Amino acid sequence: MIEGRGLTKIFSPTSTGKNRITAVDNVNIRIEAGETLTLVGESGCGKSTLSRLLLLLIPPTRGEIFFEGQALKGLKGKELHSIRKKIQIVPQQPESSLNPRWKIAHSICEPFRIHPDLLRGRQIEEELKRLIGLVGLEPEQAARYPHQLSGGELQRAVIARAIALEPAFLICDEPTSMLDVSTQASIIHLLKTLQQDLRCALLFITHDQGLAHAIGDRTAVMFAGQIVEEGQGVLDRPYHPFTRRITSISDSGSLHPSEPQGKKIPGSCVYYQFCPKKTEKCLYSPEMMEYEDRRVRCHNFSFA
Ligand SMILES: Nc1ncnc2c1ncn2[C@@H]1O[C@H](COP(=O)(O)OP(=O)(O)OP(=O)(O)O)[C@@H](O)[C@H]1O
Repeated sequence: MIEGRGLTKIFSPTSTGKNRITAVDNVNIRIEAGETLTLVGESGCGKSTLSRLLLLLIPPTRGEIFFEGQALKGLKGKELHSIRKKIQIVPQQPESSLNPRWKIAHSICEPFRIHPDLLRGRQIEEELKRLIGLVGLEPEQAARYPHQLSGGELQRAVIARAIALEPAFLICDEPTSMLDVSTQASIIHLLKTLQQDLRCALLFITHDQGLAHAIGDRTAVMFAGQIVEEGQGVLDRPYHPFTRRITSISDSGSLHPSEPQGKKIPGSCVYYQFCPKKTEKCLYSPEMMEYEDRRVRCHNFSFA
């Protein structure tokens, strides 16, 4: 459905090209229709940059994106516009993605104004009613401004807008982290129901390992721009030392330093400075290794 191969994004904040930041580093990612991939990782590891690449908002420095088997490199104009409408996002902070001067209904209908060839006049009104009902909002709530709704209601409005064009790929970037526990549960339930109806591929970014485990068919763990481990049951049976650290499964009692040890060595494994099990081999960045449904980027992991 959607696939990124060798995706790399390097930011050069200064015009001299100094202090370059490799936010996403040679990532391979694939999500099938109807499947949920959860993406976990510490703040700053590159999750949002990866999602912006997959949303086609920023171009990769290297690598390619394929959508429904089609390479997107070099696509422009109408072709790109028609693929963009099939890829939507539910962001972490709904209020920042809604125009405060627009009524909720106007925001929900925004995709129909961007893609005017799809529906007109009365059809849009009918579709608005349907979308409002689908996400569990009341019609009078849709007639209000964003500041007149709760966080959960705003998130429902943003979800309605995101599904208006029946996306084939939906990215949810920590969509419930600002909500209370019971609202979180109802929004997650809504997203999963809608995903089943639409049969869309879902990339769900979260810091919450319990949630990642509960809703993901597979989980990908990111560290320093790389996916270091991916597969089913990753958080239950972790193999990579970083995944073991975040799931608090110790490596034979060995401690991971919380601060990097020594200087970063160019070309080494991204986890080198933190890894209690590093060996000489780790001075060279490992390839992703595959075993059954698991992919692990580590020279020293064992399936024990
Ligand atoms: N436009 C940009 N210019 C320069 N550096 C950037 C830019 N966007 C992101 N970065 C850097 O890239 C790295 C990855 O950032 P990103 O926002 O993708 O991380 P994240 O995992 O989504 O973090 P969080 O969970 O806190 O949102 C960070 O070091 C960040 O400072």
